[in-house]
Amino acid sequence: MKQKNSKSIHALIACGGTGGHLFPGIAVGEVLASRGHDVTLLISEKKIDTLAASGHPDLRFEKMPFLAMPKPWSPKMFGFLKGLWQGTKACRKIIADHDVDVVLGMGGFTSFAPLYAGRKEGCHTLIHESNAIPGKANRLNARYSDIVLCGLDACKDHFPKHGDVRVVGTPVRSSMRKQNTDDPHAFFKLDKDKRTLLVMGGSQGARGVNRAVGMALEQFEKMGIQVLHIAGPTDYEEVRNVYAKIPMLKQHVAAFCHRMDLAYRVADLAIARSGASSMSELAYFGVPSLLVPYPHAAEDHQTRNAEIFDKAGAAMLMPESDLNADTLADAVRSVFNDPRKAGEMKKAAQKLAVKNSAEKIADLLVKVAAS
Ligand SMILES: CC(=O)N[C@H]1[C@@H](OP(=O)(O)OP(=O)(O)OC[C@H]2O[C@@H](n3ccc(=O)[nH]c3=O)[C@H](O)[C@@H]2O)O[C@H](CO)[C@@H](O)[C@@H]1O
Repeated sequence: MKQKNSKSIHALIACGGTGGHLFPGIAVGEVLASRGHDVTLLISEKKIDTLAASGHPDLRFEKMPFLAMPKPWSPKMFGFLKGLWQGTKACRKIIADHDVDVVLGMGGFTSFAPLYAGRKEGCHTLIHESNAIPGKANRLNARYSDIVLCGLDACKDHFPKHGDVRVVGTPVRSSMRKQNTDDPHAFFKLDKDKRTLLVMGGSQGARGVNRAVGMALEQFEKMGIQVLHIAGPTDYEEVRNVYAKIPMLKQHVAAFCHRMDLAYRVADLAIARSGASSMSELAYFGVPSLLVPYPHAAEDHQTRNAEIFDKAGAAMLMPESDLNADTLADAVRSVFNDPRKAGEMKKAAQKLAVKNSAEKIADLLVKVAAS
């Protein structure tokens, strides 16, 4: 194992493939870089990775092909194994070039090669799992990790054979946590006197949520509320056209939002998927939510995530199969027409926040690198 004498560490954070891995990885990278440590963020060639990286020009990113595990006997398995082998070779070079001491994998098979290469090169290795139950990739990645970090308490029992499992929360980017005087209503050109419903479908948008919200717009207009809708790049045009049919409804539709801090600050209620990073941010900003789990998520982990917020009173859980104009409008009305309920949900959300998760992880990386 590498031993460190100087105070500055070199960390490799593998966080490619999806916003739920990228943004918490970036959050840890921001803290380490601000303290003068050397950080390389390993991302994939997917569009969302490039988009996420473009918001952080001050950080160093390296790209590797995205890897998803095919079915066991699929002919694609050969390409997958070849990708792992090539990825491991490329990671060993990155580790040697930047004299990396510690590798942190944020999840997915894209983290496997960096962790494996890290082990081979004598680095300390850690993974972070943000969901209530780990995916297949992180169950495997855990075998090559000295420490397993979990975002949620519910997750820790899913690594029974691992000797060092710690609950640290899921990091929120410090760029989002920074105090600023920017006016969120002015930023989104929304009305200060109206209450705001935020609609978001994770890092790439959610078709099921976009379409159901589209059907409820007339009822939202009658409630006198306004909507900030982050539709995702694929559905953006379709969603804009639906809003154009309800011209009296005050709205702002975006394909992607680089100022999620302002989106959460303007929101009185959010309709969202229950991806782990979205939820940690909803908690951080104390936004009551209606969570609609992605029905095809591996092992239904989004439902398990949402159940935690639902049980704590921070959110209402609504399966996508129950979504229609009336159920959606009723749920939204139940919060907007009841300030006490809204206040209680807000408080419950804030209670679930782990405010210094990025700092905790950064401290731990520095500590293990020095050990
Ligand atoms: C379909 C699926 O399997 N999704 C998974 C994926 O979700 P996904 O990639 O959608 O990630 P999350 O919902 O966890 O987080 C979305 C992130 O994107 C950011 N954001 C989003 C929209 C935008 O316009 N701008 C922006 O910055 C949010 O602020 C947040 O940081 O990874 C998560 C973490 O493993 C899992 O919990 C989710 O189940």
